[in-house]
This record gives sequence, structure tokens and C-alpha cells, in this order.
Amino acid sequence: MQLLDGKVVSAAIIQQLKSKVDDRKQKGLKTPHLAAILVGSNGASETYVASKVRHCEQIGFDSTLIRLDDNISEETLLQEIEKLNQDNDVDGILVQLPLPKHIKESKVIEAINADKDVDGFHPVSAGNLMLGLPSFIPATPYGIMLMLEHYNIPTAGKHAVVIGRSNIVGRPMSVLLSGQSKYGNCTVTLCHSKTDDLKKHTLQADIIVAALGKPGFLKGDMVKEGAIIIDVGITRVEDSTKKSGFAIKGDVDFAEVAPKSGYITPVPGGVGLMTIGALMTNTLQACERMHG
Ligand SMILES: Nc1nc2c(c(=O)[nH]1)N[C@@H](CN(C=O)c1ccc(C(=O)N[C@@H](CCC(=O)O)C(=O)O)cc1)CN2
Repeated sequence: MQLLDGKVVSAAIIQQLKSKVDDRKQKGLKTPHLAAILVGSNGASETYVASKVRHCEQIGFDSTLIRLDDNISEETLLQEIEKLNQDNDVDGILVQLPLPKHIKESKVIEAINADKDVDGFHPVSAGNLMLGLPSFIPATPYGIMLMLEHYNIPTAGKHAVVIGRSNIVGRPMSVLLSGQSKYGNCTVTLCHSKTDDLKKHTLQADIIVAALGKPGFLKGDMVKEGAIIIDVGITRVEDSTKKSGFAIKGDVDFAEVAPKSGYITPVPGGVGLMTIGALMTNTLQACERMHG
């Protein structure tokens, strides 16, 4: 079993991005600029957005953080997005999810200019990805592809089982793994909560991507020897032994599955950490497309 270490891969990607940005600055090219909107005061969202801003500073990107009150109207949020759409200095826009219940997520995502949609959640980005056209790829599936690339794990001809059909992880993951690329060309089965006999599918898988949000769901008797296991789960569960009061749990029962696996991502320290590098790569791409 080999551990796929998100900390190591993510640090390498951040370093590469920093070199590219230093190079751009030396050539007098535009500095990439990421704008993030955070609505309300969800603890996890605060942590993730703070990390995004910190990484912008580390790489040398400009960043703008717009904090809005929990009870802000949908209309005001849409106006804030429009200001960022119109701002030629802003290359990438993200609205941290989840949003308060009174705001319709799809409306907010669709309001972002697709050329600045560095989260890759906009229908135009999703459509381009599906058609195999240049696209912003959502951070989690993109991070997984960057991880396969870093460890040079061959995927062509393999059977991949993706568990979870969300628009931001499961569906794009199935498109990427089945696509015609060096770390694609898999035969993909997309499973979900209504799949009959899930174990029958996972036992046939060479690659399993667990993205269903159920801590410890994938057990040792559900995987075949040597399978590649990618754990996307990041559920916070109470844990009084931790200073924070909670622990992060993945969708994979690591103790049972790791000894049987060929490669496995840990939680924490796996896929979650890759998402920042993926987002920053999209932001640089947005800047390059718009300003050269
Ligand atoms: N606009 C967006 N909202 C959300 C996204 C997103 O990509 N765009 N994804 C998630 C949250 N997220 C980034 O925003 C994110 C989640 C997890 C991690 C991460 O580093 N996880 C660590 C554990 C960190 C912890 O202690 O909480 C790990 O897995 O090792 C980074 C970013 C939902 N919202």
C-alpha cells in the first residue's frame, strides 16, 4: 500500500504556481487576482476561505475577500457578483458554499461570468467539460487528477467506480476518468444512493472514488486487493480528545481498507488539500486566457 499524500503534492503545485507568477511579474504580465465572497459565519467555510486567501498571498496572486452578512438578500449578493464580473482586474470569482437557505445556489453560480468561474460550477464550465473542451474543472475532481498525475498512476483500461453523483464531485469525476486523457480512459460506473448492491460494483473496481459524505462507509470487504482508493469525504464529527472539539472523517474505513489497497488517500491530508492547488491553477488559467 502506498499513501497518496495531499500535503506533498499540494506543496509541489503551489511551488510551481509561485514560480510561474514570479515569471509573469518579471515579464510585466498581469498578476492573477482571485475574489472570494463569504456569506455568513460558518466555521468550516471561514477556515477554507482564509486558507484560499493565505495561499493567494503565498503564490503572489492578488486577492479580495468580500464578507457578507448571513441575512443578506439574494439580490444584493447578485449585485456584488456583478460588480466583480465588471471589474477587469478580477480574473477569478468564487462564492463559498454552502449558502444560507434563503439564497438559491444555482442562481448565484449562474450569475458569475463563466470566464471567471474558477470553481468550475457554472453550467458553461460543466458543459465544456462534458464535451471535452477547455474548461475550468471543479477543484475536487481536478485535485484528484493532479494527484494521479503526480504519482504517475496509470488508469487507461481500468474500471473506476465513483460513489456519489453530485454536480461538483461525482459527475465531473466520472467525466474526467472516462475522458481521453493520460489519466483518464477508464471504464466508469457511477453509483449513488439508489444503486442496487453497491458492493457488487465496488468489488469489481480497480479505482474507487468515495464521495458520498458518509464517514467510514467503504469497508474492507467491499474492495478488491490492490485497488486504488480515493477518499473525498470530509465530515466533521465530535471528538472531545481534539483541541478543536471535532475530527475530520473520510468516507473510507481507513484501518480496514488501507491494508488491501494499492494506493490510498488519507483523510485528513489527502484530496481536501489538493483542492486549493486546483483552484489556484484555475485562477492562473483564467488570467492567462483573459490577459495573456
Ligand atoms: N465555492 C466553493 N465552496 C466549497 C468548495 C469549493 O471547492 N468551492 N469545496 C468545499 C470546501 N473546501 C473549499 O472550499 C475545502 C474543503 C476541504 C479542504 C481541506 O483542506 N480539507 C482537509 C481538512 C481540513 C479541515 O481540517 O477542515 C483535508 O481533507 O485534509 C479544503 C477546502 C465546500 N465548499
